[in-house]
Amino acid sequence: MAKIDPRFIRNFSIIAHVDHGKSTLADRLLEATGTVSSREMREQYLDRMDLERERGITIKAQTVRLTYRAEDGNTYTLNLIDTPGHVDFVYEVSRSLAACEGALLVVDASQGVEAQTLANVYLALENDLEIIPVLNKIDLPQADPERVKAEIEEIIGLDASEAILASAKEGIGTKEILEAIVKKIPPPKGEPQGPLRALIFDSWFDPYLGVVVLIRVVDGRIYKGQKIKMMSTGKTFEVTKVGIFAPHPVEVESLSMGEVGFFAASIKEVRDTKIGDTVTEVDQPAATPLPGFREVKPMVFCGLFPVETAQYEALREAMEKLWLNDPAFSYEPETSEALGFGFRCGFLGLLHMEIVQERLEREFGLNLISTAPAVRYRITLNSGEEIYVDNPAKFPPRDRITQIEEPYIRADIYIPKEYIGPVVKLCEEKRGEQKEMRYISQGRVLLVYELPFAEVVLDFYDRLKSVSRGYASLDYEPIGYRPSDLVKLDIYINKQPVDALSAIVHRDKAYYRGRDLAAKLKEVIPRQLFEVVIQAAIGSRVIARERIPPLRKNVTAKCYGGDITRKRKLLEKQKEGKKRMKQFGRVEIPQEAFLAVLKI
Ligand SMILES: Nc1nc2c(ncn2[C@@H]2O[C@H](COP(=O)(O)OP(=O)(O)OP(=O)(O)O)[C@@H](O)[C@H]2O)c(=O)[nH]1
Repeated sequence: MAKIDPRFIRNFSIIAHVDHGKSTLADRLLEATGTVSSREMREQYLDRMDLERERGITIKAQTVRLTYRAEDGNTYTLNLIDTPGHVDFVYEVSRSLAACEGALLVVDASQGVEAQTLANVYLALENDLEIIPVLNKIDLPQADPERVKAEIEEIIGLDASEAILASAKEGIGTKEILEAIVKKIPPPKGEPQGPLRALIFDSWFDPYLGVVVLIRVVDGRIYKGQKIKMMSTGKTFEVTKVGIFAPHPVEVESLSMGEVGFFAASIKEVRDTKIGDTVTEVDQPAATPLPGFREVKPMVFCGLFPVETAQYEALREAMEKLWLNDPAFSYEPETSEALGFGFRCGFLGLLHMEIVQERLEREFGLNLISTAPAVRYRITLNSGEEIYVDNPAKFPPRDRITQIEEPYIRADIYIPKEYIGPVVKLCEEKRGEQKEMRYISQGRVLLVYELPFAEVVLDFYDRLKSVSRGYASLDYEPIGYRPSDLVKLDIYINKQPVDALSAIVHRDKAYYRGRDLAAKLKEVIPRQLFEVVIQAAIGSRVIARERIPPLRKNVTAKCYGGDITRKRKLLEKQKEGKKRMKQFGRVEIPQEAFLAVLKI
């Protein structure tokens, strides 16, 4: 393949809120440039994983090379770099954008600018990208391009007078978009002769190639046989394959300054290819890495336990496999008196947590219980030592603690103005502090809150959606630690602490939460032959108490006669249930009880 003149390369991505039409537009661009024929066109080519397809969201970035003959007579190489579409993956998005010179900002002309759009636009602006506004879905009768243009100018401060009117569904505006990419987005700049510097913006495991790494070559050249080094770890590898996606993988001789593509280098673990890291050459290493690299750290934690103890080993193996291939995921063994042997796991956010759990259950056939999601607290001990604790069961005793701090986030919330009341109330309930309330065109409002992340992790998003009838959009970013009046809430059943139910809560909420937990437990624990006392306590102070009176009668004695198969079925069901009972002290707590309680 002939070497590509960087003047004719354009690297871009598409920024859009969920459902505004990113995938559909990408499909049109692929079609219009003949990258895939209409027949070959799988709907929404870019979403790779099954999970993504099912949930209709993009998790992993994907990239594809398009070849476009422009009106100026030149043939351009356009690299479309897809970005993940969820707030859990902000860092991944920022690195994908760092690989581009421009972005299409796709806004649904019948909806308007949403929180997620805005967050990604800011990331793009931070990366100095040229932004081309595209108003999509103009085929819809309720499309209002003038209002949305005004919104883009007002909220984002971007000139939208030349915004392209498009319908990805009907293929309107596709040509204009391709021309704008060529004319407005600058070609890549870099040192073609310099030592190799390539930015890693995604990687995944391929059973044939080992780890496949997506890169943007910033300086120099990468080729087969070259010895390369990861600048963050110093690990070295030999490149075995270099290629591009068009959209199927095609091997090329090398990738030069400005190009986007992939390489493989017999790398066994995705962990060795950190997103945002710089790849350089062993023989002629670059002096400094590319800016912006950061180690991804888990933000949300929970315990994962096998429902059947026999599955512990299988779970351990599954975790190990996932860990190798998901650098953002962390795990360590944990023993709970209530739930037995399991793992304390860390995730980027709630969606990431759900995805990992789903994969463990689906791909590895495991049946799991998870404890309530929690955040990582910073604790200053009396000795002056600072420790981080993400497991309530591991909290040091109160009298050893000088200060507890919890992570905070800044949340941007977009809502139609009729929902201000309930949303403000929700934010206050969640200990939020209002920073800004701004009216935007057409009766929409931007609310900016600073909130404790622990509250957001619990059920904020679901509640926000429900109080706004699905109209709210949310985006957030971490803003560091702040001191809080937090206490550890313990649950005792017949004087035995139930570690899996311990929680760190704000003092003002401890009472309500303790009361709710105790009441819920009373509901779900079956009556026993003896009295069961449930207590919620802060330290040694009991703040809520419930009692389950003992059983007097043998209820099964009443069962006689009837169809034998039905009876057997019942017995089978009972056996199944028994197996899942967690013996606790002398009290049997069914698994369902844990699940029910963990849900509040
Ligand atoms: N009427 C109309 N519908 C469109 C248009 N473009 C996309 N859609 C529809 O809008 C929905 C969302 O489109 P997608 O392309 O999946 O949106 P997306 O932004 O990729 O969504 P995520 O992958 O979830 O981020 C689909 O049902 C599309 O068929 C358009 O121009 N007009």
